[in-house]
Order: sequence, then structure tokens, then C-alpha cells
Amino acid sequence: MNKKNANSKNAFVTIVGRANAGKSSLLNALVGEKIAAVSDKPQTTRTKITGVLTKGETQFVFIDTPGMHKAKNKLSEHMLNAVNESVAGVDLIILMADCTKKISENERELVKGFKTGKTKVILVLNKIDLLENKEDLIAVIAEYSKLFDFIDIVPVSVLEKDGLDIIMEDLEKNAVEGPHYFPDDKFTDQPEKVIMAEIIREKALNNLNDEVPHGIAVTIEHLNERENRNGEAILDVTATIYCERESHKGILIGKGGSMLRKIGQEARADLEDFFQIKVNLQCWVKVKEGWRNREGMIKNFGLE
Ligand SMILES: Nc1nc2c(ncn2[C@@H]2O[C@H](COP(=O)(O)OP(=O)(O)OP(=O)(O)O)[C@@H](O)[C@H]2O)c(=O)[nH]1
Repeated sequence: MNKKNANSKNAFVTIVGRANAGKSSLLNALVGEKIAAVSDKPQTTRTKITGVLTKGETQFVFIDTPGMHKAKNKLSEHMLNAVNESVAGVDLIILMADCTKKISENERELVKGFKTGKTKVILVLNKIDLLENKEDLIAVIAEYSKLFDFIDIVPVSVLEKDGLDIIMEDLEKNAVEGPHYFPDDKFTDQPEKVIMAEIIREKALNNLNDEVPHGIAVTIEHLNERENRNGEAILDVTATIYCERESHKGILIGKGGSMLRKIGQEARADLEDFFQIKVNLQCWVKVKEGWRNREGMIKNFGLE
């Protein structure tokens, strides 16, 4: 934890919305170069990329929703679960919509999920640059307003950087008093660990069903690059997968270690692909009850 003074504030913000609405673009635009440096790797969009932006006394932590892409086909339940997971513990949700498109079933489902929680939701209507007639926006806003009591509806063009200042004002207004969890000048001091943990978590989520995935966090305990006997570079990675119950631990490990092996093999393949280096991955499973609070999120970023 970095900083706490009398005025220090933070806001945890999840960005959700249909595929192609412009979520990644928004994240990049708001966070700026810091995240772009991380996301120029080929598969970044597959992992949950989080951006951190510190402006004055306030630190904003952005969480992209995992599972939304996969949900394109399998939709509703899967997507809602993914969203509910990422929405838990955040202060604000940005629902990113494409103002040139009709409200989709997925969006309706998403909004239903908001109603059960208390988190404030800002609706961002993106791609206004594509509207030939700006007055069409009025009807779009009216339609969305029927769905939910958004704290604000902000028409923007991320492409043209139009309206982004209004989003920032809304976020600032709704930030809460508290410390800065990340160094002020960086996206994170350990971007590789963040990405690694997310790749492993993604594999665990894909392989497990129902209740277990919601209680999973991954931390990278150890990283070491060395040369093997043939002079090839190899990266040793030790990861811990945290779950909430003993019974979940059993499921995660699987019969004779089969599940953990499968998760490990799939994660290793992706890690090698992503980092372009041979990887030796060791995964451990630990039970940590009730990690699912902010501390859990921070752990998941590899910052303890
Ligand atoms: N015209 C226009 N295009 C935009 C705008 N914002 C984003 N786009 C484009 O929309 C496409 C999708 O943008 P992304 O940021 O990848 O959208 P996403 O919601 O993260 O998409 P998924 O990763 O599929 O969920 C890209 O081609 C962007 O260039 C905008 O304000 N105007």
C-alpha cells in the first residue's frame, strides 16, 4: 500500500459491456501510455487487464471484465457470473454501450445483475462520432434510461477523445476516501506477474465449474530466468492458486493432481506463447477463506 494522507482517495472501477463497444479503447484512453506498454503484447485482450491511474490525490483502479469475450457465444449466465465476480467490491461500474446499436439481450441481462447490487453505474454511450444525426442520441438515452437508474449517462467518442473528461469527473466525484494501493507513477510495478496470474486464473476458470471459480485468486510467488543445459532461456514460475474452502482445494487439485496438472499445462502453453520463452510452471493450491475483498484483488495483482 502506497499512500494515505488526509485527502487521499481511491475508486475501483469495473468496465463492462458488449463485445466491441470500446471497453479496451476506453481503458487505454483513460489510463494512457502506462497500460499501452503492457497491452502491445499479442494476447493481452484475452486476459483481464487492469489499469491504474493516479490523478492528484485520487487513484483509480480499472478492472476489465474477464469472460465477456467468451460470453459472446455462450452468453447470459456465464457472462453474468463473470460480471458479478468482477463487480463485487468495486465502487463504480462503467457500462460501455455502442450508441449506434440497439440494446442487446446481453445488455439487458447485465443490467438485471446491477439491480441486485448497490454499486453505482455510469452508462457510457460510445461511438457518437458515427452518428450522422446527433439527435438520435436522445432516443438512445431514453431507451437506456428505462433499464436502470444510472448515476450518469455520458455520450462519448473514445476514438476522438470526446467526452472522456466527463467520465473522469464522474469517477472523481464518486471516489472514496482511502489509500493508494499502487505506486502513483506506474500501472503496476510488476506487469508480468499480473499477466501471468491472469493467464493461470483464466485456465482455472475455464476448467472448473460453478462455485469454485468465484473464489479463486492467483499470485505469482517466484520468478527466475535462467539458462538450461542447452543454453536455452527458461523462466521458472511459481504460482499459488488461492481458493476459499478445503473442498474447493480438492476440486482444484483433482484426482491424483489431474486438474491442477491440466490447468498448469494449459497455462504454461499460453505463458510460453505470450512471453516467448520456455516456462517451467509450478502451481500450488492454498485455502484462504474470505479473500474476496479488496485485499484479494490486490493479491491478485501481485502486490502484497
Ligand atoms: N468509430 C469509433 N470506433 C471506436 C470507438 N471506440 C472504439 N472503437 C472501435 O471499436 C472497436 C472495438 O474496440 P475495443 O476497444 O476493442 O472494444 P472492446 O469493447 O474492448 O471489445 P472486446 O474486447 O471485443 O470486448 C475497435 O475497432 C475500436 O477502434 C469510437 O469512439 N468510435
